[in-house]
Amino acid sequence: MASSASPETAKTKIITGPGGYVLEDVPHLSDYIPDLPVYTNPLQDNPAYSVVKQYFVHVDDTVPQKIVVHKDSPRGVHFRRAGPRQKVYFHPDDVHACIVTCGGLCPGLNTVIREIVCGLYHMYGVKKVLGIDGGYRGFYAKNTVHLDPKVVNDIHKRGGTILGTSRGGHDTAKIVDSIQDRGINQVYIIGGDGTQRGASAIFEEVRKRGLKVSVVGIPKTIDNDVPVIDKSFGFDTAVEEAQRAINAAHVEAESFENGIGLVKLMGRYSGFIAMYATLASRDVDCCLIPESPFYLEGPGGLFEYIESRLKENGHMVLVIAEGAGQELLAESNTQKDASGNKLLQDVALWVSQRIKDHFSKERKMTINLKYIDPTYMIRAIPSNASDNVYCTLLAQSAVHGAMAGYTGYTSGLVNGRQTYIPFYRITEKQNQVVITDRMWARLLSSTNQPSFLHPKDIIEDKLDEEPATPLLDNGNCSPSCT
Ligand SMILES: Nc1ncnc2c1ncn2[C@@H]1O[C@H](COP(=O)(O)OP(=O)(O)O)[C@@H](O)[C@H]1O
Ligand SMILES: O=P(O)(O)OC[C@H]1O[C@](O)(COP(=O)(O)O)[C@@H](O)[C@@H]1O
Ligand SMILES: [Mg+2]
Repeated sequence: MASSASPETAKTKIITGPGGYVLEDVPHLSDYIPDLPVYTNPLQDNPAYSVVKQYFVHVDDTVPQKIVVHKDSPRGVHFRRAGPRQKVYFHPDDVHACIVTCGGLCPGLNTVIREIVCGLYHMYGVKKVLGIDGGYRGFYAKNTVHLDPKVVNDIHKRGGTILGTSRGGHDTAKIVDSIQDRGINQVYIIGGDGTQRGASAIFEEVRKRGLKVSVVGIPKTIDNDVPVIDKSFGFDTAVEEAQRAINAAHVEAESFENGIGLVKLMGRYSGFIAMYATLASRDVDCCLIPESPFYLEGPGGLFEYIESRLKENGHMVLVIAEGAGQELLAESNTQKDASGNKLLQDVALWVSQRIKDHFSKERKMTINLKYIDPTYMIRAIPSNASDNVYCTLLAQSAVHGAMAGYTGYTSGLVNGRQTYIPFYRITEKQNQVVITDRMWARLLSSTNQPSFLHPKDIIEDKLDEEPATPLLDNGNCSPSCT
């Protein structure tokens, strides 16, 4: 299995072409293992696929990262298009794959597991697939489970992950020892930014040891904070499920004098769920997210706005992403979870208390505030129909890439096309709502809430910073753009 290892770490693979074309390519097993045998893709003889004209992806197919361009714009960054290749670098009988899920839960995890297993089995005839129990530490501290299409047949109807998950426990050397000892040669790692960092470390170690092992990431984040990709699986499901909590908050608020319904939604550093749930609902009067600092008292503050809404409308609905306004809370919390993520304080509970105190003590007004926290209920449901299809495409793309010998990549949707993205692009930053983009402006105009910003701040922001996310205007819009 091992061959001579190249000493240096994997460098970025940049290929340039005319007109400012740049391909940020992904590593391939043949980059560091010479003379690998190549096989004909078994899909060629598969009755389901062989009728599809041009089923195989052309070796030169790439997908642009930026699709809004001007006449003279350079062609810009591209990613390798995902999909089946005519030639594969693994004989199906030799494949020993494993799947691991890490980090927090997200709707769709079981669908991704199911489709990796079924993709390997039905498309390539791969029979040996292991499930790693309980996240990264499962590689060296827990049991494994055998996976085949029968075992995973109806798991997509269940929330959570049948493999279990965990935070912390990433020990690169022990994980790669376990991969080597078990003779695993395809590793499918489903998880968020932390997980993809771990996957990148595993890939580097595998490469250093010269192992013929494809290391593949599938991005999972309910917060939609993984960059580059259009959106993450489970995000649509989460936004949809959040409507139920917002509806409940609205019903409660409407039914009482000066009723305030307050809903907390997930979003540690990125407020996408809160923003999209607000935009979808039309019942929300104010949405608070981590990217947009707010304040409670004085002109332009939250209390003033709440009072005006209650006077005007008799009730109001507030949505708060859990990472919003953390800087306002009295004791700063320095505690971290096992993965090193900052533990958050319950901002929604704190805001609820402050609202109650303000109106009863200072304004002598009777209000009826109902605080709803549906966060884990949202995260634990199975994925909806469109996320199920999305998970299937992601999983199949991951499988095709590994079979074709690619490694060190995350499978992801870019401008509506499945691509292979090098790990460093996924881990270098987090996707956040850009509050100077048009999507946030749409939200402000639909809720009519204060921006909590002075016009001076906004202008300076606009001059200083390019929007962190692309501005797409053609209906091909992602949750991260306007
Ligand atoms: N920088 C890192 N290097 C290696 N492993 C990491 C790193 N950050 C996180 N991990 C591992 O990835 C797994 C999941 O990370 P976590 O941050 O909890 O969730 P998520 O992947 O959803 O962001 C954990 O097992 C953690 O130990
Ligand atoms: O309570 P846990 O399991 O640590 O998870 C809670 C956190 O995980 C998150 O869902 C983020 O996880 P992902 O973006 O990786 O899915 C946060 O919104 C939330 O704070
Ligand atoms: Mg994370």
